[in-house]
Amino acid sequence: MSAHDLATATGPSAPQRRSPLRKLLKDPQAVVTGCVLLIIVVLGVLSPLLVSHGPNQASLDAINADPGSSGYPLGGDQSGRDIFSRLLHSINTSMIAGLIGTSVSLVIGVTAGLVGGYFGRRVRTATDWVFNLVMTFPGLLLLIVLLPVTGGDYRATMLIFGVLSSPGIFRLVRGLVVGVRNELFVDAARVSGLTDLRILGRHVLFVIRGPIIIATAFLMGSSISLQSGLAFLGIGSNTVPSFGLMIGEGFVNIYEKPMQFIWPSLMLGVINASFVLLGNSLRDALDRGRPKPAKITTPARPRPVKSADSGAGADSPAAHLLTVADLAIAYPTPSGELREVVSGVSLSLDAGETLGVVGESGSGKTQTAFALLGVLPSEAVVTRGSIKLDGRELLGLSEGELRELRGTSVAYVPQEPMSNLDPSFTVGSQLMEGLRASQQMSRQAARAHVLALLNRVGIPDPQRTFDSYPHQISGGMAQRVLIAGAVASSPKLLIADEPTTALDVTVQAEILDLLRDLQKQLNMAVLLVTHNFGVVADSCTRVAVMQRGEVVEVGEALDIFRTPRHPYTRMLLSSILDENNLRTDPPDAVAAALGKDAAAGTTEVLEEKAS
Ligand SMILES: Nc1ncnc2c1ncn2[C@@H]1O[C@H](COP(=O)(O)OP(=O)(O)OP(=O)(O)O)[C@@H](O)[C@H]1O
Repeated sequence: MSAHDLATATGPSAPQRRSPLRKLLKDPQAVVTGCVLLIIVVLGVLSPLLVSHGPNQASLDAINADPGSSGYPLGGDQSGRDIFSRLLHSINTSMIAGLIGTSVSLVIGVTAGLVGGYFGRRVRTATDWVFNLVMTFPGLLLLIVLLPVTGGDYRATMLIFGVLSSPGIFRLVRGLVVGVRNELFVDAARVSGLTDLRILGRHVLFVIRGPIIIATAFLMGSSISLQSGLAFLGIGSNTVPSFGLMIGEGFVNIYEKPMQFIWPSLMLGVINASFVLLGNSLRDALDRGRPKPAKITTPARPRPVKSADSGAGADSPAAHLLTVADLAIAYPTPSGELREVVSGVSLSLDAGETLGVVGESGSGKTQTAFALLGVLPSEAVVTRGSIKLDGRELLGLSEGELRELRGTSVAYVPQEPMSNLDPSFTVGSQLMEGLRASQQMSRQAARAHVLALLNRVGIPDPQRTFDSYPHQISGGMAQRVLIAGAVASSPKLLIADEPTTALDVTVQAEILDLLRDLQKQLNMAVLLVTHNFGVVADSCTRVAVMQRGEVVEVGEALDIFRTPRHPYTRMLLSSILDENNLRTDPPDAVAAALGKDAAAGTTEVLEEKAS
């Protein structure tokens, strides 16, 4: 496969794409707001056919006429003009204003943003300088000062507004482009000889389209509001029907005929809200439509079973809480080929059991864990296999379904507690946020629950920790906080990725104790990713040993420590039990935790546990 093929790959190995249009059509918010906008636009377009009076046609009989008067469905205004006719014609004015303002802003901002973000420092500095200059112009004042130039024509005014609002779009696009310009797929497109124009137009713009679309919706709303605002202030022609003009006139007459004010305000509000809500739905649909790691339907080649206990494959999948069968994960390389980083992993895990996944750095432990959590990076491709939790296939679930699962059934404890807490918010607010996202709960109930959880994970002064910012607590405390967050919804499966590596030795033992207690109490299955056999000896009932993306041996922890069958397992164990290595490898943490002399060795610890 060439580099260009990679950049445009849609072949069997490429991640599955979900149609954004189908997602959009399934989203009630998108359907409702889309229909509302469509109806409004159609009403505007068909206005000459739907009304019996021109928008400026005045009649003495119709002055302040009540709604329902003959020929005046919404009544007449104080000048005797048909409110319904003016309302429908105002739709056209608003839409034209919105389209002009938005398209001018988009054309300038997106083009300059792509160029400024993609090309070198000089181009970026020049474009930044120009747009910073434009941003210093006092927008509204300029629009008023330029009134003699525009002649009061709202279209010319919106053109200027488009120019003035383009720096916002420029900054958005420039930032997004800077973020993706060094991605592998852009490099691949470059290497394959595509022109910069094509790379920018086809690859870069495609990737960053989501935020631009939501910005477009906001821009439409602001353009329409600005035009209405200027008309309300009486800036511009008073012969062009517009919501702003109608609101201004209705305002004067508000005590006598309040509906003259309410109709245009309502219409303007509905249009603006519809644009913003539709933009949000579009963004969500495009986001969910991004390629996702998913089960590939190409026939799987049979994989050798690595050990008698690789279990999952042999047993009925429904028998286990978690069954991973023949899982393979690959990443595209710059040359366009897929490189497997996890190759046919099969594992099983039951409730109340702890499975240790051990192996050297880069052996695929974290990738396997991420696949279970459904958080593999978008460029990852699950080339074959299956992950079943409680009999439910996880591969191929939508982002929404996975999010729901992560909030309730599967939880995660990361390696670096500090970097997983947001420094800008208190510990309590972060835990409450997570809890309320997964469970319907009042703020008060969530607060009480979080305080109880902090107490449960052994935090001495829960209220103080609740009110603390992450930098005000220790690493061990932060890990307890994250564990509290992870077990908040009593998950069935807890995935802990090197949960003690970043902590000092005494705290490591406490955290492992805590995990063990919680596991017993909640009857959770725990998948403990580690490179440390000492941690395995302390906590795990079974072990899976990984090497270069494959599970080379699976079995009861005690069996593996006593009679390791695979040479790699033997090598790992001998390196731990070699006294020379004890200083660099922390199995002594385990011994310390159990009050043992480190040199007593891991097998002794295990044997004590087994007895
Ligand atoms: N986004 C990515 N793109 C390409 N390759 C990746 C990506 N993420 C991980 N890999 C590769 O996947 C392989 C397995 O990584 P993984 O993080 O699962 O290893 P690990 O066993 O957890 O190691 P460690 O103990 O160091 O965390 C590594 O070779 C890594 O380079």
